[in-house]
Amino acid sequence: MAAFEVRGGKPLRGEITPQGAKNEALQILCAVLLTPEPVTISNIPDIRDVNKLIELLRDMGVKVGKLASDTYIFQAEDVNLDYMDTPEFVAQAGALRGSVMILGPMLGRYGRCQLPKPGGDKIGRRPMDTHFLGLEKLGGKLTLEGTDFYRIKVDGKLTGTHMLLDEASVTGTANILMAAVLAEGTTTIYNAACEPYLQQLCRMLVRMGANIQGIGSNLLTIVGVEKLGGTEHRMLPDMIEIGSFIGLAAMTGSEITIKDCQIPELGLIPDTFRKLGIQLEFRGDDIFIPAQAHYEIATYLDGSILTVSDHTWPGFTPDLLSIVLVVACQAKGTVLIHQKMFESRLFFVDKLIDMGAQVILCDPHRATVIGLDQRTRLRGITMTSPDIRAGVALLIAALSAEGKSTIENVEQIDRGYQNIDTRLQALGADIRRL
Ligand SMILES: CC(=O)N[C@H]1[C@@H](OP(=O)(O)OP(=O)(O)OC[C@H]2O[C@@H](n3ccc(=O)[nH]c3=O)[C@H](O)[C@@H]2O)O[C@H](CO)[C@@H](O)[C@@H]1O
Ligand SMILES: C=C(OP(=O)(O)O)C(=O)O
Repeated sequence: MAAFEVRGGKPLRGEITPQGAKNEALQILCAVLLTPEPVTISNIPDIRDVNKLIELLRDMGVKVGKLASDTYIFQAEDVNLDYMDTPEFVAQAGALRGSVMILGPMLGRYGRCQLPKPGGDKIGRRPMDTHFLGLEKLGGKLTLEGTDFYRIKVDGKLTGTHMLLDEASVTGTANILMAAVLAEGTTTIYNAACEPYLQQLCRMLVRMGANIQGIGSNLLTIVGVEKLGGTEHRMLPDMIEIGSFIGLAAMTGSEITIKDCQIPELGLIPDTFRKLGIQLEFRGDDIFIPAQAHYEIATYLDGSILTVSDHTWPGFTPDLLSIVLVVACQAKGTVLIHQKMFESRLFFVDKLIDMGAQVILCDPHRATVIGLDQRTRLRGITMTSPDIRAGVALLIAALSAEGKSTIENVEQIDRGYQNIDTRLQALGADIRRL
């Protein structure tokens, strides 16, 4: 297991460009299974989860060509359905969350798919029910092997219908959408997730010949088509990386410019960091964060303590709450962090407490942070990264702390952050991969 050794307390300075978005990439890559024609995708991040998904597609028979460091061409002309019966497939698909999104395209185009319980962060229950309820409504017949292996197939073609999702699941909506584009007739998906990555997927599918109305809303109307064609697609910058860099700048008192952010796509992210007292300036499409010795958490108008909580899009993304929490540790003031979606994502605060942060874990979903206002610095310690975002939160804490920290299990961070150690070194960080 790899580790980072970090000597903290050095202010950083410079420019950093966000990678292409991990969670968009996982959807878009699965969509190449919908057509026998070539699909070119650019701004693909070079990260573990994405590379594993590309490998899985290749092993399923998709032709994969690398055109540039971040650009690939895919052609799913000859997909080997029997590969899904191999132990290699089970191991690969079970190693990441994104593999779940082969279900919709495979069911839509080939009439069957099977999958082990997908991997991804261990951050609480991650039910798959919404995916299967939707696919079953389109005519898919699900068989379960135990609770960890799913098979779904359809006799003949999928048939469009109206459905009201029980949850606005992100990967669930992507799956049902990718099945519905090739179904017979009209599908309406109400309570659909609508985050920018899903909008990107919809736009890509439209370019491939799909008929989708309501893009960006929670009501998608899809009129199925016979077949889809090839296209070109460019990934958005990763908004979770952008948020992580804003947090990094604030916590380490650094002046950082984040380049090419596609600011209109960031939703509530900039304003949520502003509520912590962090100054952000939009310079064209860049975000400039000045060095700030102190930042003060806002209260509500009546003076009561602020809550920052997650919500489905266009609410604040759950993937940035761990970053908000760590940044609050050095703010002036108090904030309640309420992680509504996942019940095991806040346990990493134990490590922050060991470093000297003032945090009370109220219950698995809520933590109160009483900021230190830079009166005392956090202390470097040895810790393990439990999940991707907690890992980066701990890395930010370590870069702000006094002394040496060691962060183990950085494979978790590598799942979603491209060459994070070398990119931070370029900003002046003292970080070494062991
Ligand atoms: C590969 C990928 O894209 N992963 C993202 C995707 O995961 P993923 O698609 O797996 O997450 P879902 O949107 O399905 O659900 C996330 C969690 O929130 C709960 N839930 C969801 C919707 C809702 O209206 N109410 C509710 O309580 C679910 O039960 C689940 O526990 O979306 C999550 C929520 O933005 C992100 O954290 C993950 O990074
Ligand atoms: C939870 C996340 O990823 P995954 O769904 O791949 O586990 C994340 O990106 O924060």
